[in-house]
Amino acid sequence: MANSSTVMSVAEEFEKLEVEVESILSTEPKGEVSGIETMDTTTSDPPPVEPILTDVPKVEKSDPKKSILIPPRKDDPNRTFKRKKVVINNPPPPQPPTSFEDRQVQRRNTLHNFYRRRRFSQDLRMFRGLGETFLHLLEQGSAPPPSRGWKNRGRGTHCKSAVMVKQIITLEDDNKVADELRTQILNAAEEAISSRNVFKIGLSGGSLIGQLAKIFTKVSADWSNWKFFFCDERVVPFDNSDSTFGAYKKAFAGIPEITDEQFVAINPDLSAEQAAKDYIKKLSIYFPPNDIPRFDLLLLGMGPDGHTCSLFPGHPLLQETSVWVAPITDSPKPPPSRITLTFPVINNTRLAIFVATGESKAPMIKKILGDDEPLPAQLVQPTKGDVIWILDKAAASNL
Ligand SMILES: O=C(O)[C@H](O)[C@@H](O)[C@H](O)[C@H](O)COP(=O)(O)O
Repeated sequence: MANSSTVMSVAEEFEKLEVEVESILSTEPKGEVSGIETMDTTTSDPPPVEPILTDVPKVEKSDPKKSILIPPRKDDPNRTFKRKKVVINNPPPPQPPTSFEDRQVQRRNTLHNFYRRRRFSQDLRMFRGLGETFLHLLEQGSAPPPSRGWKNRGRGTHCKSAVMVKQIITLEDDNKVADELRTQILNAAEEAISSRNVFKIGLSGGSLIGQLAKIFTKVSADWSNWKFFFCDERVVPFDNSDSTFGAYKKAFAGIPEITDEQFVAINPDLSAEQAAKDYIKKLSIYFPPNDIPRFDLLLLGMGPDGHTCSLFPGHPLLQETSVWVAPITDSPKPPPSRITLTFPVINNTRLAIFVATGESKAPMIKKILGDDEPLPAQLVQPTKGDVIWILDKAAASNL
């Protein structure tokens, strides 16, 4: 363990080093040495040592007195110093970059230098902190309370950035959309199962059902850790063609490993109000009841009017925040009686993926992704998660 005088000298060293670096960083050499004319001025007695080259202050061309001392060469019998006149031709002021590429290069260099300097001075501060800590350890026998800097260096809890990432992926056709959707789903599943042993995924109805059937029948996965919920559901019997669960049961018939028990379905014999309350109870089995359910993935569709789940433009349900699941009995999209997740739950998901394909979606995609119109699908902005839009070229044609 170093003694206090050594550590003191270390801290002083850091002080000096930091001052020096700051001075260098703040005074970039104005001119660049662009031409050295040498003149042999051999003298016997060594003249006062001049500053080294990079410190040479700006010298006007007409002032030949300024020069630098060149130490004697080893093979020089007289071992004499030579003096070199250094002419700094101040380069012409840099011309503003003309082309876009030049501007880009200049911007990149400026940024590079900025970060290089900042990183260097940050590291210096950190080393200085180390010196002070050693001092503290020696004098007090204990480390100083963690300063803000220390805390930010990994001692504190690094919360994930609260900034939602929105990604728009446009693909050639339905097959490419299916490939991308499969990749995204399997990535989310792998992360969820490896971290939490279960993958909680919310399903929507509509064209998504056929897309998932196409994907899942070609995927070999350990489905036992997958739990399927519904982002919304029609309150009709499961054998009714409008039932989303009924449609998934048919679509997944070819995947025997996916069993009915893996689905958390509604009770279709209840009214919409009762079915919504009942679904909340069912969610409480899989999510802690005192917190908003946090899905690993919500697979969402977008209707031609910009609705998603069973949340329709201008409907009071858009403002519903007191329940996880709400009933709707006047759905503009038939059938009228449904239940739906509400925005507090939707926007608490780790990841939301929209799949929108076909020309009919293009005008609405433009409004939502191009113009940010506050339509239901645009309001899906996970507070601690991301949203990905997977589109085919037709749906993205107005962007
Ligand atoms: O009706 C449902 O059950 C939905 O969940 C609904 O929100 C659907 O996802 C959109 O209407 C898009 O449906 P399409 O993809 O079929 O256009």
